[in-house]
Formats: sequence, structure tokens, C-alpha cells
Amino acid sequence: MFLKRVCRNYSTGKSLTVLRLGPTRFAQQAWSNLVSKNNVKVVETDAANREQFISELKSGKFADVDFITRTFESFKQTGMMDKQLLKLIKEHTKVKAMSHNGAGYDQVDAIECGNLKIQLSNVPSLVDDATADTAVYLLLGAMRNFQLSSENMKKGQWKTQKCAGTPIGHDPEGKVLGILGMGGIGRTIRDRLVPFGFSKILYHNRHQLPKELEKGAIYCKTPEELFKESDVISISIPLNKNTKHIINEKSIGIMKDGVVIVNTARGPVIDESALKTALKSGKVAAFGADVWVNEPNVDPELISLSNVACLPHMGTHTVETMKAMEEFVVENVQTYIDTNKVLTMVPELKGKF
Ligand SMILES: O=CC(=O)O
Repeated sequence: MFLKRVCRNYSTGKSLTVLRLGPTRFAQQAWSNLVSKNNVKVVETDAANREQFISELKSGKFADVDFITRTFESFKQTGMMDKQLLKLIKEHTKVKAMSHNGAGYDQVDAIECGNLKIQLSNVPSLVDDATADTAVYLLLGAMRNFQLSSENMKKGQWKTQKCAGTPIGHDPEGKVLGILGMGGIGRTIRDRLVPFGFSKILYHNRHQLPKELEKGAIYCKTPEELFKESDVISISIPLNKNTKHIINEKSIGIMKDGVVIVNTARGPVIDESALKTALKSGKVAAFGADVWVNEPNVDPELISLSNVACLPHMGTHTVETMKAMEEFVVENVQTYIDTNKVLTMVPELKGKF
């Protein structure tokens, strides 16, 4: 009896080979624990690009791999986890599950994972606070021109011009805030922004939230309703085929003149070319973003505009959040070992395994 319990505590008996894509910065201990408690082998790629990764796959190097963990940065080594790559993975490995270290998993074709019977998990919730902090920073930066003022000051312009020549900004107080996407991140952005005194907080989401989650925010049935009424729009929706370019020439056209837009979701939800035109004309007064089309090769003209506050995709770039996210990926592997199911299956695949 006693022996049985000891065995169960230290191993399920299931052996698992994990292909770990992308760096581990904070979860070394969690990985060591996983390996020491279970019959787990961790392998890594030597590929510098997608072509090399495909060669590795075809060579049989990963033939024993059952589980893949990946980070956003591993895109450099594999490119998109699209239909082509997933099919090759299916052919040349035994992969049945993948755990993506991030809330947004647009680099992975979730539907194709489902078709190929590969479970896919992401890291929800843990990213909410750090990402919402980033949105608040960008919102204030855009409304008050803080980033420009800092650049102007560093150039020595304060000696000759008031506030280093920075245009006068606007207060959040009394304005209408629209939150596009009211998942965990959108709701955390709302919580952080309530004390700033917006006159109303509107939101649009696929579904209206229950009252206790709305916390006073007002539901707009359509994104258009939100676009028409908001002075400041903060975007926190996932990128998919329905949300790509949701901010485009037409939707910008129905927004208020002088609207401020903040994006902490994904770059391609915005048509950057239409946004650039609107930023130049003043239709969009200011834009603050952490995410861009074609990262890291961002449109240099867009980020050089004086009414753009920019960050290089660092919404979750804190020791605490990155550590929690990395450890959560390991928890997904452990849960798969224990139950045959990843811990946080992405919504597209819920109920399919
Ligand atoms: O961009 C960050 C994430 O998706 O977690």
C-alpha cells in the first residue's frame, strides 16, 4: 500500500519526450522537477530557421517527440505553426500536444491542430496584469505625448522650448473609453482605468458579460457602436481571420475626429497603412502600441510619427510574469502526463479531446 503510493507520487509510469522550442529564462527549476518526477526527456532544436527545422524533422531527429512546448520567439526557428509545418510534425513525430507560452496563439493554426489530433494550450490570465499595465502606460503616453516629450528632452530641446516643444495633451477625465475585447486583459485594463475618471466605459465582446464581470462597463452590440462613441479606444482582442484589420479605413472613418487608439493585442488587427494616413491627417490624434504588423521589422515611417507612442512587444516582459508563464507551460506538460489532457486547452479545441 505504502509502496504503491510512493510510486504514484513520483511517476505515472508514462514516458514522454518533449521538444522545447524557445529559450527558458526562469523555469529551470520547474523543468528539473518535471524531469525528476516523471519519465521525461527534453530535446531541443539546433535550427536557425524554418528550413533547417524542417530538415531536422525530416531527418528523424524528433521521431520520439510526444509533446512540444514553444515560445513566441521560437518563430525565428520554425516560422508559423501553419498547416504545412503541422502536417510535417504529424508525419515525423508522435506529437499529441503542444503548449504555447503566451496568451495569444495566432502563430499556431489551432483548427489544424484539432484536425491532426494535437491538443493546444496557451497561457491565459497570468498575462493580464502586465499587459494591462502596458496599456495604461501607452494610453497616457498617447494622450499626453509623453514619449515625444522624453525624446525631445533627450535631444536638448527643453532649453529653448516649453516642455521641450511637446504639443499640449488631453486628460482622460470626462472622455469616453471604448475597450474592444473584454476578456481577462480587457477587464484588467478597465479595472486599472476606472480611477482615471472616464465619463463612460464602453466595451464590445463576442458575448455580453454577466453584470458582475461588467462592473459598470456598457456593452456595445457591435464594434461600430463602440467606434462611433469612443474618444479613446483600447484594443485587446485575439488575432484571427475575423479580427484581422478590424481597424481599417472604413472603421476609422466612423470614429470621432481626434480619437486616440491603443493596441496591446496584435499588430495585424489594424491596417497600418490606413492608420498612418489617419495619424497624418489628425483624424486619429495619437496611437500607442506594443504590437505591430511584421514584428520586429516595424514600418519605420509609422513609428517615426510624432503622435505615435511605441513599445517593442513587451507587454509581459517582467521577471514575475515571464517566470509564471514559463512555469505554467511546465504545468501543462505535467497535467498532460497525469490526465492525457493539457491544462488550458485553447477555446477552439475545448471539448474536442
Ligand atoms: O503577446 C503576448 C502574449 O500573447 O502573451
